[in-house]
Amino acid sequence: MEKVITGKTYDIQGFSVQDGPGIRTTVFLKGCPLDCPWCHSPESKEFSSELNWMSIRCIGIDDCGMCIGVCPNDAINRGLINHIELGDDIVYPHVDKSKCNDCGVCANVCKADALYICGVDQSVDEVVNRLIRDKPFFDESNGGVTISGGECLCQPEFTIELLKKCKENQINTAIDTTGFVKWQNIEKALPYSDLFLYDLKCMDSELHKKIIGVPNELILENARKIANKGGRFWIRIPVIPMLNDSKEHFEKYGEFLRDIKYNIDIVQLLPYHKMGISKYDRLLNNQKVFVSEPPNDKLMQARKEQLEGYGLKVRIH
Ligand SMILES: C[S@@+](CC[C@H](N)C(=O)[O-])C[C@H]1O[C@@H](n2cnc3c(N)ncnc32)[C@H](O)[C@@H]1O
Ligand code: SF4
Ligand code: SF4
Ligand code: SF4
Repeated sequence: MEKVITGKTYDIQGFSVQDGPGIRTTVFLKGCPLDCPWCHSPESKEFSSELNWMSIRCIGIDDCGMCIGVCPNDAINRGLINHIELGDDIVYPHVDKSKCNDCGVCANVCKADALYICGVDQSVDEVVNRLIRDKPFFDESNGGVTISGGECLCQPEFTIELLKKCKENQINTAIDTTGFVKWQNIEKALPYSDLFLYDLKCMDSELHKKIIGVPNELILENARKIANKGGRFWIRIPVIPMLNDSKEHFEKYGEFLRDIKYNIDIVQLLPYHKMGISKYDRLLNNQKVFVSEPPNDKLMQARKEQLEGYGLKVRIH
C-alpha cells in the first residue's frame, strides 16, 4: 500500500495576490525555527497543534459556559478577564495553559468557535485536491500555489511531495521560506519550485540571533546556493524600525544582493505593520509582541531607491 504523507497545516488561503505572481492559493504549514517578535502569524510558530481562544467570538460563561467542566485536566475555570482588558463585563473562561494538553475537547463543545485547535494533519492528496479547484484562477492570471508557514521546509517530505503533485498538475509553484533549513531539503525542493520567496530579515548575524533566536549565516549561504543552481527569487525584506531600517543596514543588503541579482525577479520591501497583534492573545501563552509605528513612506521610498542603486528591481509591498 502506498504511504500516506501528511503535514500539519493551519490555513489554506485562496485569492492571495501578495505571495508570488498572479492569483495564488497559499498553504500555511505549522512550525517555525525563527522567533520574530513582530511576526504577524504567531500561530505558525509552534510545531504542534494548539488550543486558541478568540475573545471576540466568546459569548461568555453566563450565557454559554459550555466549556466549563468538560476539560479532563481541569484547565478551564471561570475567570473575570482572561488575558486582556476586554472593555466589557462579560465573564469569560480562563484557560490555564500549564494544565492544557491541547486535546480539543473544549473546542468540540464550543458552538461559537471561540475555542479552536490551530493546526490540522492533512494528507498531500487532500491538500492537492483542494488546490486543483483553484486551477482556473491560476491559469487565467499566471498564478499558482505558494507553500508557506511557519517554515514549510521543516516538514520536507510533505512540502516536496506537495510541490511534485502541483507540477504533475501543471500548477506554478512557489516556496515562501526563511532559508533557515538544511540545504538538503532545499536541494530536493528545487526541481519542483518555480520561485523562492526568500526573507532576509537582518544582515547582522549577532543581532539576528539576539532578536530572532538564530544566526543568519545559513540563510545567506542557502540563498547563494539556490542562486548557483539557477533558482529564481522574490527577495523579501520586512522593514522593521530600529532593527534593519537604517541606510547602513541597507548598504549590507545591497552588497549581498548584488552578487545574486541575476536570479532575483524583484525585491519586496514589506513595511512593518501591527496587523497581527490581536492574534497573540488568542494563543493563551503570554507571548510578547514587538509593537512600533510602521516606517513612514519617505523612509520606505529612500530605502527602495537605495537598493535600486545596486541594479535591483524593488517594490514596496
Ligand atoms: C508569515 S511570513 C511566511 C514566511 C516565513 N515564515 C518568513 O517569515 O520568512 C510572510 C511574510 O510576512 C512578513 N512579515 C511577518 N510579520 C510581519 C509584520 N509584522 N510586518 C511586515 N511583514 C511581516 C515576513 O517577513 C514574510 O516575508
Ligand atoms: S463554550 Fe465557547 S463561547 Fe461558550 S463560554 Fe466557552 S469559549 Fe465562550
Ligand atoms: S484543549 Fe486544553 S483546555 Fe481544552 S479540554 Fe483539552 S486540555 Fe482542557
Ligand atoms: S520566520 Fe516568519 S513565521 Fe517565523 S516567526 Fe518570523 S515572521 Fe513568523
